[in-house]
Amino acid sequence: MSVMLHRILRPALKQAQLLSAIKNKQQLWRHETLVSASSACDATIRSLEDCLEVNYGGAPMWFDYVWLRDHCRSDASYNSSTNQRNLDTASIDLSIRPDNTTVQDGHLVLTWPGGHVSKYSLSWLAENSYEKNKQSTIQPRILWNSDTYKKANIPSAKWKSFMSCDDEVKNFLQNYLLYGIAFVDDVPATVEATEAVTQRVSLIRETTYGRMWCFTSDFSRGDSAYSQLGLDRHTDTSYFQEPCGIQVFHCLKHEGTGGRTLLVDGFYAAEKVRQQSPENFELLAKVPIRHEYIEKSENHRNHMTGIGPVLNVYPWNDEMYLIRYNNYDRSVINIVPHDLVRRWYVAHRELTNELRRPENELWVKLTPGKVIFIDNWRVMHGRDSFTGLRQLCGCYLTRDDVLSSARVFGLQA
Ligand SMILES: C[N+](C)(C)CCCC[C@H](N)C(=O)O
Ligand SMILES: O=C(O)CCC(=O)C(=O)O
Ligand SMILES: [Fe+2]
Repeated sequence: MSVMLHRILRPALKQAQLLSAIKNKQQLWRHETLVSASSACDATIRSLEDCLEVNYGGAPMWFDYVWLRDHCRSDASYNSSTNQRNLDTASIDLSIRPDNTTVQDGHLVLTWPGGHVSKYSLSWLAENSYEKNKQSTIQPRILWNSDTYKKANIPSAKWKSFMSCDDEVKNFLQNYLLYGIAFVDDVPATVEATEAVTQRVSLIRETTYGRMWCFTSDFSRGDSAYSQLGLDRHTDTSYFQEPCGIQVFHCLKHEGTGGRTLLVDGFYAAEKVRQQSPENFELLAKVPIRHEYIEKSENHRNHMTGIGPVLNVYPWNDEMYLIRYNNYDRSVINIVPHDLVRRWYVAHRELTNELRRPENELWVKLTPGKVIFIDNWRVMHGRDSFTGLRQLCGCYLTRDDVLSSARVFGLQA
């Protein structure tokens, strides 16, 4: 392993060591004094040197004492009407330990030096334990290839009910979260109606391309999207430090041939790489890559750059949450040492091969009335070359607000 690769991978190795240290703790502590033990509501509590061990629901969990004090839900520490912390965390003695520990009526009750009492329901603790969360996914997803997506037979939402019925929006969002794409049909073929549909879901993210944009092959901007060329699968705005979360397309008009839309589930392909070659997956998740958009025309001047790995993974549970893949907009590789570069190209090739498998390609012809929402952090899009007048409108949405809408509906995101 090269020195640099080592340096890049070291944090991950450290984390792995940390994890096994955490696992071993249970054994280390077996010989320690049982400071206090109580059992009620099938919970057993042990006060250990630096944390509290709670056995509840079959598996042990460990809670650091400072964490417990910081997460006190009493009125003095926490405002439960605004869901905000009142407590000044910096005022906690970092070697704090409770004087008394008991379990009453499904709650852990701690009395701290000075007399402050904290109460936590055991189910809340279980829900918020590291042990539970390292095994949970933040956003459940169904990864797909063309066949499995088609077989799932996901219904499109319909304009009329979408505009009037919250349940229709909720179902739509559930499909969107699971598959990374979702459709609304029967939408009037206008920019205004497209805007109205997107506003049922979220806020529009204004970018250099505008708020609602409407584009055709007129080279009005310095980008190949504004041509009749075919475009290979890619994610958009990879040159933003935070790429746009959602892309909305509505084809208002096409008098000509070609111009079908290509969709590929990037996470499906990346998971294949993870299974086949974990070391290549790791490279794609660690090596920083720059994307860039430089535009210098009469009416537009832009110089955007965004730096980040191709794959972004949550460190505690290895769940993927963002893929940046745009070979057109990928910039010069100059922040990667030479002995890593070739390996990165090998890893990139493996991902590309997976993304290009014909069985992973879902082709749809967007027609007036059909609005598509694409998770631009997961699903790639592209298009056939085309002839004739083809007019597409759409916008980008702010990811935070789409996910917020979903959570307000009670969906997991
Ligand atoms: C969608 N709209 C036509 C407005 C912009 C297209 C941006 C294309 C750019 N190469 C990218 O991938 O980000
Ligand atoms: O023209 C299309 O279908 C899509 C072009 C594209 O990739 C984009 O606008 O982001
Ligand atoms: Fe695009």
